[in-house]
Amino acid sequence: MGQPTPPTSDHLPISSTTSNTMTNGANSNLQQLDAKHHHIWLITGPAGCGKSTVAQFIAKAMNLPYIEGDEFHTDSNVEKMSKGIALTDADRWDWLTQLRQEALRQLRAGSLGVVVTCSALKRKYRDVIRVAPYYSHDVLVHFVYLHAREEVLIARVGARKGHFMGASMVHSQCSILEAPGPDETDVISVDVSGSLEEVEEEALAKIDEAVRKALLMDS
Ligand SMILES: Nc1ncnc2c1ncn2[C@@H]1O[C@H](COP(=O)(O)OP(=O)(O)OP(=O)(O)O)[C@@H](O)[C@H]1O
Ligand SMILES: O=C(O)[C@H](O)[C@@H](O)[C@H](O)[C@H](O)CO
Repeated sequence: MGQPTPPTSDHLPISSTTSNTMTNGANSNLQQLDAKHHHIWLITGPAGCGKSTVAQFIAKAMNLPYIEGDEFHTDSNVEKMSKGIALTDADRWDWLTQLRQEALRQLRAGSLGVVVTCSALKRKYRDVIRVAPYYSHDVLVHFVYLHAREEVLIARVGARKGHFMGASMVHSQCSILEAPGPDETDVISVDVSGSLEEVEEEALAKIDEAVRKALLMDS
């Protein structure tokens, strides 16, 4: 929360929930399989779709650092969202750039991949992140798009405790959401209406598939 960490800082704002312990031995070498690329895994979707929950699981399963998008907002953005006021494109612009820079910084620091939570509600927001390979040519950007009916998300945010984002924000986010189109081939879609276990399993399986595809790409 608060001011974003400047990209030049030595401080790594990796969530303390990220651990080197694998949850599943079969997945422990998933990212390491592909030594040719660095991967940025954006966990996306509107408020309440489970970005933070799923991202922490993926980061742990793949032994990758995790960047919590919420921690990169300015105080004024957080204040707006706490009051139920939707952010504008202008409010999100620097935030998106900061997330892209931070993800690249983590890769430069030696990680083969990084998991980032970011709503990425509009195509032009996703395009901001898609610029990453311009800076490092071996970077592959993937969006894991978590989706469910608005009612499901409202219920989940309503039941969640201790978060600045209220249930009213779900509607405003769903109303500006531009669901990824079929031409956005870097998107993995996961229906999150089911149990958390099902969602996590499906997300990880689809990520596995994307890593394997990336391996074949240049071979
Ligand atoms: N598949 C699921 N089934 C049931 N509950 C879930 C599921 N996924 C997430 N949750 C719960 O829903 C709530 C919202 O999840 P989470 O905070 O991860 O969403 P988010 O997308 O990061 O939200 P925000 O954009 O507001 O930060 C949490 O209380 C979480 O435990
Ligand atoms: O308005 C938005 O674009 C979202 O609410 C973001 O502000 C969230 O902070 C982020 O997606 C958390 O991961």
